Amino acid sequence: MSQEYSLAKEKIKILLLEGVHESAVECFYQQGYTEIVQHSSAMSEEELIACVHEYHFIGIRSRTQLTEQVFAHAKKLIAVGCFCIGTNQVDTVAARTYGVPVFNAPFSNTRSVAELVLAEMIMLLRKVPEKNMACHRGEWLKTAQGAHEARGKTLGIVGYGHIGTQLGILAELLGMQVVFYDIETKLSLGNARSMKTLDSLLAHSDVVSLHVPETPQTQLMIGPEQLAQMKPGSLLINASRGTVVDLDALAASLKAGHVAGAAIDVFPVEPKSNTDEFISPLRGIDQVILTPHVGGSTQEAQENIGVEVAQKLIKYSDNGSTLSAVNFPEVALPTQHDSSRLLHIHLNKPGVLNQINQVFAALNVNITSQYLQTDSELGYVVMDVEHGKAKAVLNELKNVPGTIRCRVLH
Ligand SMILES: NC(=O)c1ccc[n+]([C@@H]2O[C@H](COP(=O)([O-])OP(=O)(O)OC[C@H]3O[C@@H](n4cnc5c(N)ncnc54)[C@H](O)[C@@H]3O)[C@@H](O)[C@H]2O)c1
Ligand SMILES: O=C(O)CC[C@@H](O)C(=O)O
Repeated sequence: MSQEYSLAKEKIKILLLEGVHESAVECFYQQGYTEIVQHSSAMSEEELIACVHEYHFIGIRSRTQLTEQVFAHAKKLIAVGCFCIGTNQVDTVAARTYGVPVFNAPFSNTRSVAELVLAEMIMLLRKVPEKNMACHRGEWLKTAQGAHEARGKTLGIVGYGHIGTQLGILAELLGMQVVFYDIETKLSLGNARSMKTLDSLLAHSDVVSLHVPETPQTQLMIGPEQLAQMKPGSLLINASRGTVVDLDALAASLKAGHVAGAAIDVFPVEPKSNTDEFISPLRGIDQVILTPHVGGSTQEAQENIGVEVAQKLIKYSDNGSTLSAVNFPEVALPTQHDSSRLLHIHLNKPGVLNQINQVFAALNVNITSQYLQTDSELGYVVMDVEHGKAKAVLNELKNVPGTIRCRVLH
């Protein structure tokens, strides 16, 4: 259990890894947060364990693994910001148990991914990757053999969410037929048609593009059997997560000439920094476009993400708002005026709230506003009280059984 009095903003230490965009740093500065440490690459678990006790906020992208061990050493950590969409690199369950909300940017890079995939699809349909490689070797592959227009072809989108839907709209503008498969019922945009099964999508599509999150169900979702279901000469694009495709099976299918080409942006194991070697069974296969997980890496996306996630962290730090946290009960809070705000994170067990209220009754402190949100395991209650009363209440609240963490904001 940890108990904290609000710190002056200039004492709050923020660690930003993986080249989080300067727009985030500007947001923190504008709001009075000045203790910011920036690194251009990820940190290993050992490196984090050695330094994490110093920081109140951590900002990462997709390469930094925040494990249970890291959270166990993060005594001051208030919140985590994933400056990206995916949060699979964070043990979000462990974060909850330490009372740490995790925020991300669910939309800001989706257009960038959709545009890259669209461009790759056209390149693959025209067999540009192998022609490009041939030119680099001094060869001249001027032929229309196997090169096709996008117009009239069928694009199969697996995972019809923010990226999949935008891609579908862009593809229809090129005159493509769009089909999609999703585990949820989704509104079809444009003329897109929903397919009942993944197998039927694979059997119908000239190009298959994957846009699912990393979950136990999407692990190796495209393996030898699924590749065999794809039409001979069809194309596969994966800009979702590296664990979704069996790359050895894909390499075998490409070498056998069944799948004609692929564009892969994400890998089961990715280098930690730009100086580490990239290892993949797809290296050296001419008809494959390989990119280093840059689907969302545009200036526009990174700048927007920097602002979006920094603002979420600042809001949580300044007023306790957890709106859009991925692992925490969500509370949208107004700014407190002429009062102190107590934040109490606890196990959602019978009697805890009653005991919290008894603390106020025993100390004769009036709660001017109270906000509560719970899920099956966690409770988050925010209470505004008169200035000068918060410290005494905080000292008692920490003793309420089931308390994970409490904090006061002035
Ligand atoms: N390459 C990059 O740089 C990059 C950038 C952004 C996002 N991503 C990845 O792309 C993924 C998709 O992003 P998004 O913004 O479209 O997410 P989203 O949550 O909006 O959409 C994902 C869709 O997949 C569906 N889905 C989940 N499990 C499924 C399954 N087993 N079968 C079929 N459909 C399933 C969901 O119902 C949802 O509609 C992210 O989770 C992230 O991992 C990669
Ligand atoms: O920028 C990154 O490192 C990750 C991009 C992407 O995979 C995401 O999850 O948003």
